Amino acid sequence: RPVADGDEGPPLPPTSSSADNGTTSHPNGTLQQLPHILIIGVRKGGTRALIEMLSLHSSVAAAQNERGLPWYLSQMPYAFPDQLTVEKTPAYFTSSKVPKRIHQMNPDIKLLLILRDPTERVLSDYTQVFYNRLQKHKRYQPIESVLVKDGEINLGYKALNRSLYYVHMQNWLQYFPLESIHIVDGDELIRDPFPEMKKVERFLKLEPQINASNFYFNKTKGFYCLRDHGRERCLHDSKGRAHPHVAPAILQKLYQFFHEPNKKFFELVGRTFNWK
Ligand SMILES: Nc1ncnc2c1ncn2[C@@H]1O[C@H](COP(=O)(O)OS(=O)(=O)O)[C@@H](OP(=O)(O)O)[C@H]1O
Repeated sequence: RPVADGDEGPPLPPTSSSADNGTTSHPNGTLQQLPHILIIGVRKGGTRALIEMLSLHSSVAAAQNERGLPWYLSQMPYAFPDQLTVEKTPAYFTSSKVPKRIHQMNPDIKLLLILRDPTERVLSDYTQVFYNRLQKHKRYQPIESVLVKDGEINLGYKALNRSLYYVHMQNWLQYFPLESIHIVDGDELIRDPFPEMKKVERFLKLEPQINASNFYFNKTKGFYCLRDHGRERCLHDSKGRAHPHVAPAILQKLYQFFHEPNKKFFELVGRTFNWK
């Protein structure tokens, strides 16, 4: 069953890679290897854009399908021995059990985390669920009735929790040092992907290969698209959807709601972001 981005639950990586060396080989000299790099989220942060842009690099082999554990290794792409394998699972970041499991699999793994303005992420999350429901001909509540309960921000709305970045980051920092986690600014990746991708390249110690000419702004799509060996492609229509209108007073409440959690996150990672 094909699964749309962002709909998968959090599959867990295997408990241990000690039984073998974590590779399966193919006659053409390529291997299926456990990932060297993981994009752990956040859901709706821009994980698809990130993995597609990273795939522009010849030293990176990206897993196309992020589901399917426990046959985790079989999901990995065949990669040349000198290639780095990257996988993305947006739900990892907010799942409390995952950091330990990934650490058991590979304590030296490089983690990429792409975040965007927490309020914007909530609207994107709502939009994703809205379209899923629409497809299944199910009803869905208007955004404002999900966001607000008795005149206050509805703390029971799960999407809010996923935007409390410091809560989830604390779990990861129990297992991985900050140096193992590179945070990609998802708002910047939308605005101007090239500088963000250069930073990713540097973090991964890849030889500089990704170029400004790999990106062009597509006015119809309203987003940057990719140019790879002369071939141009944009992300799927489900990426870059319009978000619902929310009354300014409610939006303001949401921004306020995230103010303290954002501050805690900035302190945790020693860096600030331009979130409202
Ligand atoms: N270049 C480019 N083209 C299209 N879309 C882009 C791009 N860069 C980042 N984005 C943003 O990526 C958002 C989707 O995030 P994810 O891929 O992480 O979603 S998912 O969790 O895997 O479903 C998606 O969210 P929405 O705008 O809400 O659709 C986009 O804003």
